Amino acid sequence: MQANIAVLPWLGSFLRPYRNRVLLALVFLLIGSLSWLALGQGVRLLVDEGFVAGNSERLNQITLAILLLCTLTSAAVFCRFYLMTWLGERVSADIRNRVYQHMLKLSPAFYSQMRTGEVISRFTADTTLLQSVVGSSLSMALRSTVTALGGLLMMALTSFKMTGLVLLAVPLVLLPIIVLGRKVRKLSRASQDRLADVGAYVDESLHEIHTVQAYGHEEHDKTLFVDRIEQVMQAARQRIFYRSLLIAAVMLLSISAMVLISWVGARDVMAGNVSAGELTAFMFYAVMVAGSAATISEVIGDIQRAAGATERLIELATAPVEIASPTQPLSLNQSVAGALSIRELNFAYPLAPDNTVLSALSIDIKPGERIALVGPSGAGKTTLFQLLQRFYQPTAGQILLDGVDISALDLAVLRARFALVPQESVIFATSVLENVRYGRPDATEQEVVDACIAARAAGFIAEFSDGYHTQLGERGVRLSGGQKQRIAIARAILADRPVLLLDEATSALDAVNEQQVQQALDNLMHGKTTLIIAHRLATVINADRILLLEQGRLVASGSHQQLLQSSALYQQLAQLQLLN
Ligand SMILES: Nc1ncnc2c1ncn2[C@@H]1O[C@H](COP(=O)(O)OP(=O)(O)OP(=O)(O)O)[C@@H](O)[C@H]1O
Repeated sequence: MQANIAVLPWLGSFLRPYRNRVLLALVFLLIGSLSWLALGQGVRLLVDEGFVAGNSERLNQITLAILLLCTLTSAAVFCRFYLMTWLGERVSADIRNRVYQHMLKLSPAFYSQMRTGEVISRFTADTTLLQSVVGSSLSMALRSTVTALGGLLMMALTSFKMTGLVLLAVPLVLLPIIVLGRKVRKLSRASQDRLADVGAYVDESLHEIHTVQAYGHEEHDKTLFVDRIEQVMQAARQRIFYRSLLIAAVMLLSISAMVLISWVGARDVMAGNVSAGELTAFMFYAVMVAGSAATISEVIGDIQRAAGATERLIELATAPVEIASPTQPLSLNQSVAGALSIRELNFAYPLAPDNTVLSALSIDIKPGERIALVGPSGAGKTTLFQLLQRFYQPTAGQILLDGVDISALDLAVLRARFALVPQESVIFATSVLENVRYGRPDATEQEVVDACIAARAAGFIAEFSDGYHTQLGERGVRLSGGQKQRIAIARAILADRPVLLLDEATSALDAVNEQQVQQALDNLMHGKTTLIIAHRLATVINADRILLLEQGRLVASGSHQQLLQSSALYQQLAQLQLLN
C-alpha cells in the first residue's frame, strides 16, 4: 500500500483547527529566540563597557539587564513548551480518532489482508511517535532554525569577514544532513514496519495461548519471535548507524570550522580590527548557531521517523472503503418486514477471484419463513450470510430486502434489519448487562433481564456473584460454550430485528444444554424471518423449507421428507445427522 497524500498537508489539516495556538506558540518561540540573541549583545557590552573599561557601575547595570532578559527568555520557553506539547498531544489524539473512525468503516476484506496486530501497532506506536515529534522535536527544530538564522545575522553585523568564513562552512555541514538524512528516513520506515510485524505476531500467539501451550509450541514460537526481534534490531541497527554518523559528521565539521574561524578572529583582535567584546559576542553567536545546527541534525532524524509514521497512518486513514452507503440511499418499505429475494447471485471473495463461491443462486423468502440451509462444508452458507449483510459486494446478481436492492440502502439501515447469532459466540470484555445490551444500547435493565429469561440464561446469571454486573473477561473466558451461546441469543432477542441469521453451533453441547439452547432459539425465532445454517436434524425438521447448497449452487429445496426422497446428497447428510 502506498499513500499518495503528502505528509505535511495532512498533518496541517489536523493543526488547522488550533491555528490560534500554533500562532501563539510561534510568537513565544520568536520572543524566546530573539531574547537569546539579545543576550549576545549583553555579553558584548559586558566585556567592552564593563569588564575591559573597568566600569563597575556599568557592569552592575548590564548584569541586571542580562538577568531580566534571562527571565523573559524562560517565560517564553515555558509558554512555547506548554503550547507545543499540548498541540502534540491534541493532534495525536485527533489523529487516533480519525484513523479509528475510518477503520470501523473498512470491510472484512481489508482485515483479511492486514493483520489486526499490525493495525494496532500502527495505531499506537506511530501516533505516539508523531505526538513526540509535533510536541517536542518539531519545536526544537523550529527554535533552532530561528536561532541559527538570527545568530548568523548577528554574526554578520558583528564581523562580515568571519561570517563569510562561516557561510563557506555551512554547505559542508548541510551536505551530510541531506544525504544521510534521506537514508535515515527510509530505514526508519523499515524499522517501524518490522516492529509492526512483531506486534502482529505477539497479538496472534497470545490470543491463541491455549493452542500454543496445548501443542507445546512455545519453543517454536520463541525461536520465531527471536527472529522477528532480530529483524527489528537489524533494521534499527542500520538506522542508528547512519544517524550516529550524521550527528558525528555535523559535529566534527561545525566545531572544526568554529575553531578555525576563532583563530582568524583572535588575530583580528590582536591587530586591533575587532574589539574583545565583539569577538566574544561573535563566538557566543557562533556557538549558538553551531548548537542549533547540531540540534537540527539530531531532531531531523526524529522528524523523518515521524514522516515515515505519518505515511503509515495516512495509509490507514485513507484505505479505500470498499463497502459504503450510497450517497442517496433508498428507504425501506415499512409495511413488509423480513422478505428476502436473492436473484442470480454470483460471488467470489476479492482475495480469491478465481474461486467462485456462489453461482447463479436464486432464493425467495417470505416474511416470517423459517429456512434451514444445509450443505457440505465450504458450500457457501456462511458466505451467503455475509452477503445478506453486505460485508462484500456480489460479483453479479442482486439481493432484495423487502423489495429494495440492498446496495441502494444505507448500511446502518440494512444491517439493523438483521440479528446474527454466529457459530462462535462473541463476548466482549464487559458485564453481562452490556454484552446483552450490545444489540440495543438504549434497552432498560428490565428488558435485558427479560431477554435473558427468554434465552434461558437468567438461571446461570443469577448464580454469578455480581449477577448482571458480573464482568465476563476477555472473550468471555469465564463462561462455558453453552452459556456464551445463550448470552448471544439473549442479545439477538433484545435486538428484536425482523431477520435472524443463525449459524448453528456444531460444538457438542450436553443434552440439558442443547435443550436449553434449542428452547432459547425457538423463543428467538418466534415471528421472524429466520435463516439457519443447520447442523442438527431437529432444526431441519422444524424448518418451513430446507435449502440444500453444494459448491455455491442451490441443488435442492423442500421439506425434510421431500428431500430425503429427491436428493442423494441430502440423504447422506441426514444419515450423518447433518453434523459436519
Ligand atoms: N475471507 C475469505 N476469503 C477467501 N475465500 C474465502 C473466505 N471465506 C471463505 N472462503 C471460501 O469460500 C468458500 C465457502 O466458504 P463458507 O464459509 O461460505 O462455507 P460454509 O458452507 O459456511 O462452510 P462450513 O459449513 O464449513 O462453515 C470456501 O471454499 C472457502 O474457502
